[in-house]
Amino acid sequence: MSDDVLLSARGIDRFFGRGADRRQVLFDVSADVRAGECLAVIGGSGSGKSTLTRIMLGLDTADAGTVMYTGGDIRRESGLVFQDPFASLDPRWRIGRSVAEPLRIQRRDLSRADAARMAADALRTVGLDPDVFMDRYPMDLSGGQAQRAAIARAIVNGPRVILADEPMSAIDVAARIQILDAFAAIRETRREMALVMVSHDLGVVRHIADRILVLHDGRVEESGPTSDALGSPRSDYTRRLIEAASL
Ligand SMILES: Nc1ncnc2c1ncn2[C@@H]1O[C@H](COP(=O)(O)OP(=O)(O)OP(=O)(O)O)[C@@H](O)[C@H]1O
Repeated sequence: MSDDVLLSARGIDRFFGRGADRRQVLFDVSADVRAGECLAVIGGSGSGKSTLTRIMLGLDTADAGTVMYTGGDIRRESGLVFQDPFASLDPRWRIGRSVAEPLRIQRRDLSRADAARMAADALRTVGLDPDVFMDRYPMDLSGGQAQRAAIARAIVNGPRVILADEPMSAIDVAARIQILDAFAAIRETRREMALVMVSHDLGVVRHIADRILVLHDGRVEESGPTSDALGSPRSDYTRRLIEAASL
């Protein structure tokens, strides 16, 4: 692996189902994630984006190929952000407790006050005033605020990589800019942290990603710097995705 590569997948195959239903969903897929960069994984529905990124983050296993990570246990050193923010926030808990929860589990050395301070810092980073939001319940938050709280929870422990799987698709359009701003602020304050983002939204991808991996029916169709992949795509499939996005 080259020096700054944090996470590297090589030759990944993945099958689902058994017997006659057995189906291959990833075919010899390779991808690198470097420290501090945002890699966007794009492609049509069912192209294998979630499966690939879950395998890369140690949440699923490949049937062939290897994933190399330069740190320790990636599951302890990564944060996850999903489409539905309310799924990562316990409705019975105040936001401060949900955001601090990963610390309670993984950093037992921390005092309650230190954990609360770190949760407040994480909320501030994503643009939520801790004095206002720490004591609220998820039901008292808008979708955009809840997603930012979920992002705060994902970064509270200082992960080396974050996986955000369609983090904006359940958020109304007006609030999406706040999510983008939150990711931009995180990248500004935590420069070594890598972000892997699965997205349908090429506008978002153009804005945030340094590099792009295009999947089509489980195969890598194109990969490279965002400006190249979206500016002068090599593959017809990528060109069609871009055309469809600009309709
Ligand atoms: N646990 C599973 N069991 C069986 N099939 C699965 C499973 N998970 C995913 N698949 C199948 O694998 C293929 C790839 O799914 P995946 O969720 O990775 O695609 P995706 O590109 O993220 O799609 P979308 O954009 O719709 O979320 C799909 O055909 C899906 O139905």
